[in-house]
Amino acid sequence: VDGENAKGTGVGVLKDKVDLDLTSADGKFYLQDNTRGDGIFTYNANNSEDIPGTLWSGDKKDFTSKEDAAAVSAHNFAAKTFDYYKDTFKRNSYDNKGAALKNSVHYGSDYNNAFWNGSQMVYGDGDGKMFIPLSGAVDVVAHELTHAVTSTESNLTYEGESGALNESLSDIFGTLVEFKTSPDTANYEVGEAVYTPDQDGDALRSMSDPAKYGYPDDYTKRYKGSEDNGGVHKNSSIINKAAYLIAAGGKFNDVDVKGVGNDKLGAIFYKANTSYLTSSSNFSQARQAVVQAASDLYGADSQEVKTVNAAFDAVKVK
Ligand SMILES: O=C(O)[C@H](CCc1ccccc1)CC1(C(=O)N[C@@H](Cc2c[nH]c3ccccc23)C(=O)O)CCCC1
Ligand SMILES: [Zn+2]
Repeated sequence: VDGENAKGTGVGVLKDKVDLDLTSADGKFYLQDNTRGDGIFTYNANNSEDIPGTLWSGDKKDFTSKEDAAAVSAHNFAAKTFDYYKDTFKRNSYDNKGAALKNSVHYGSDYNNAFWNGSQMVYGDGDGKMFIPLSGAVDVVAHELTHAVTSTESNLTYEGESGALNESLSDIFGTLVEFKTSPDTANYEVGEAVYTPDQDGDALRSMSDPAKYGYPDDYTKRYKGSEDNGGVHKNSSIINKAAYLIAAGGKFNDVDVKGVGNDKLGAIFYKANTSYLTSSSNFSQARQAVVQAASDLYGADSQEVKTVNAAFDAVKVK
């Protein structure tokens, strides 16, 4: 809408109190943030599958109802993810040209998932058992937006090993945005904040210990079937484990890895995604891309390069 920038507040899915950048027009307030790139727009899909839906509006600058929560979280975490990429890599939105970000919430009925559809982010409400509204987790929102970043960079094909790399990049940056945004509660699990509200301590995936949820944690255990586009959400865990070891360090499969921290993990994988990975990269080519990125950033004989090689050795990717 055409209006004035305004500041408001909201209550998110996890009852978190957040500030919101809004637009005021014709006496109403819209979830339209004009302060970031070409804008962040949050829509209501009204529990239909017609997206984007209607731009979210209210008659006050505070969005505090239960119905508002999913929209508040989507709007807030999209802004946080925008800020992460801008502040960390000087990247202006997912295309680095300020592309507008669009979120639709209340998609479908009891919809237990979320996705990037090539043009926008879409969030289900969950059925209240498997999920609560998925925009409530910053790692999920940043996961979806990272698919958009990847599509304008390496554009890794979403199947087989390239698809698993695509997935892993989204889990890695979803987790890194979580560490930046909520450092006190951040972890290397994926989707934990919105997954199974009746069970504590579980998640969709674990980067630190993929086997905790039955996912492969080294290349000899990779899934070779055809489900899930050839296991893109399963085999991503092999690269996730390597990424975890690069950041946090550890001994795995008798290999000692010296951690170099989250910021260097992000710098290395961002450079790999923007400079070396291509749409058809497989795991072995990803190792070369990540080693090259670390070498460019820190030197061929650096600890970072040693750490990357050790991490890929540990997960048995040559
Ligand atoms: O972005 C993605 O990779 C996932 C997109 C899945 C999707 C793809 C195409 C059309 C519709 C949905 C969504 C997420 C995901 O990892 N989904 C997994 C796990 C999952 C979520 N809900 C499920 C329901 C049933 C089975 C598996 C799932 C999947 O779809 O496999 C990412 C973070 C959290 C949700
Ligand atoms: Zn994904």
